[in-house]
Amino acid sequence: MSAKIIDGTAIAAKLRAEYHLRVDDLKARHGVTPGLAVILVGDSPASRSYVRNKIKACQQAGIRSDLIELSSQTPEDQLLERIYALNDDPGIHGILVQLPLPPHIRVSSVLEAISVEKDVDGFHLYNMGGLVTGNTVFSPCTPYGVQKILEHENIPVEGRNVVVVGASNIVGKPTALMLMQQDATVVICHKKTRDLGHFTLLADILVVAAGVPNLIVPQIVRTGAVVIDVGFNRLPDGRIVGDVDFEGVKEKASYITPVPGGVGQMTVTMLLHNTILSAERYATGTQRAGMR
Ligand SMILES: Nc1nc(=O)c2c([nH]1)NC[C@@H]1CN(c3ccc(C(=O)N[C@@H](CCC(=O)O)C(=O)O)cc3)C=[N+]21
Ligand SMILES: [Mg+2]
Repeated sequence: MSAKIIDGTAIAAKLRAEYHLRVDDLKARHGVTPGLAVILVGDSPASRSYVRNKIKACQQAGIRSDLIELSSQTPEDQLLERIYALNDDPGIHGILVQLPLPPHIRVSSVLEAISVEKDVDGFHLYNMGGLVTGNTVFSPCTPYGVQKILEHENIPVEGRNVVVVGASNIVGKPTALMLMQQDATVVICHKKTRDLGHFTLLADILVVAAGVPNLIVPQIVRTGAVVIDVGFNRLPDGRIVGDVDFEGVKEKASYITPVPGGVGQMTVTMLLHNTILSAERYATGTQRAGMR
């Protein structure tokens, strides 16, 4: 059997065309242009490249984007002041602080400073907590993108075995919670999991976000499984690969996402979605008042 290779770029393009129409509609009916502020602290080449992708995607969708570049020495309180100013800026509907941050800045104080109404990354504690009960203000972009891929391919989730490999706050844990909310049976594996294959072989849907190239080999994938590769690793030769042995696993899976061209494209697309949704709430006065 050879898997269907899921074209994340094509799914993203289809969604982005829909989102562009929503932007045009907002402009025409409410005179509101969605605005995203992206804060980049320091100048790591990887972060710079991700941020460039996001800003380019905004431009293509008709979304205003402001890039705020701060030195890696910026004190935490100065970063917080910038966030408070953006919280109060009516032209900005989404605020994203690119991670990772320099070690002297506490990630938790930064993420919690962002107004929940503008937390388009979905990383604020309120939104993280909302995942537990299924009522976020914004869903985190990568897990949301995984959900959209499954939806687009008509892959059912209810009652199926989902194994998530990787327990990060930004991918593994939220993905597990979102799919559990849809009545999947969910297992989360991580660095300390003994005998990974024991669990992954149970998976109808295997979501991998561990950051380890070739972690998932065909021997530990169930025949016919759906394999979603969230890994994004740059090899010494510059090539970008996921966490899955793509060539091997595609002969055993029923569906597989490539890297690049899979989940990464959807991450950016869901960021556009959340920013537009925020602007729509602003334009129609349906934000949740007084939350921070
Ligand atoms: N606050 C915050 N929010 C994030 O969402 C966030 C972050 N920090 N820090 C870093 C990670 C990584 N990330 C990616 C975004 C786009 C691609 C992407 O566009 N990938 C494309 C293109 C890859 C390429 O450049 O060739 C693809 O996979 O096809 C990948 C990874 C968002 N992140
Ligand atoms: Mg346009």
